[in-house]
Amino acid sequence: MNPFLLQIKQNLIVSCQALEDEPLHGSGIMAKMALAAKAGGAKAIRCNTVSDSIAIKEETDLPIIAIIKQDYEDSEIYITPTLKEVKDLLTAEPEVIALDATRRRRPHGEELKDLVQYIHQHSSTLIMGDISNEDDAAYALECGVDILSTTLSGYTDYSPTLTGPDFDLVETLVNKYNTPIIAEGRISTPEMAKKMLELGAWSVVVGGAITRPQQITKSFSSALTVAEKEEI
Ligand SMILES: CC(=O)N[C@H](C=O)[C@@H](O)[C@H](O)[C@H](O)COP(=O)(O)O
Repeated sequence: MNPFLLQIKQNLIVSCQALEDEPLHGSGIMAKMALAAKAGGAKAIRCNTVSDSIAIKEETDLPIIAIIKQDYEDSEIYITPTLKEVKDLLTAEPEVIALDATRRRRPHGEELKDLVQYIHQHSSTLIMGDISNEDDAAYALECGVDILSTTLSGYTDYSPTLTGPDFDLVETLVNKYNTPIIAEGRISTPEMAKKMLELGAWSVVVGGAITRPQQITKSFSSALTVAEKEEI
């Protein structure tokens, strides 16, 4: 079996991302965040940008799933949208590149299958297709991705809006395909992560619930505000 897939099997992947408008933005900070995740038992790190990828690899020696979030005017797709981001990411030699694998139109009319082909021809990097529903998954596999992740469930206008993770999608995909299915998106408790593995997920990606302190703080402050209002 591929060594990366073996390493993450039934284990935790932590997403360490802080965009420019987030308080913890910066490759040095993300590298330390990833080191903390490693100390806590993470077996791989999902990260954004070439500089964060390089810093995290150096600091942790963990395998990485790299993306570049980039907006384009002519497309809704922002996770590794075009060949430009793919080529940039390959310079960091990530174990995996994740990209939006929905059927939506890519910038400049680029095609998912061409990006997949380019990565497979030029590297041994695996490809994680970020999908939002069952139909996206079928398309991503047709285009040749190696791994599926439920990253985009709730973030396309045709997938369900849920407050928690999309357990149903993980269960459906696990029962339908032999491809490793990664559970990702709004997994905010250890119990939810464990349930994903019980449903057959290959591994679980947790992001904000571990690495976005502003999001964690808000869950506490909101709970206190509600309690205060109930008392008055
Ligand atoms: C939808 C989207 O853009 N997701 C991004 C994908 O890389 C990240 O912002 C998420 O943090 C990551 O998917 C993990 O999810 P959560 O932070 O909910 O555990």
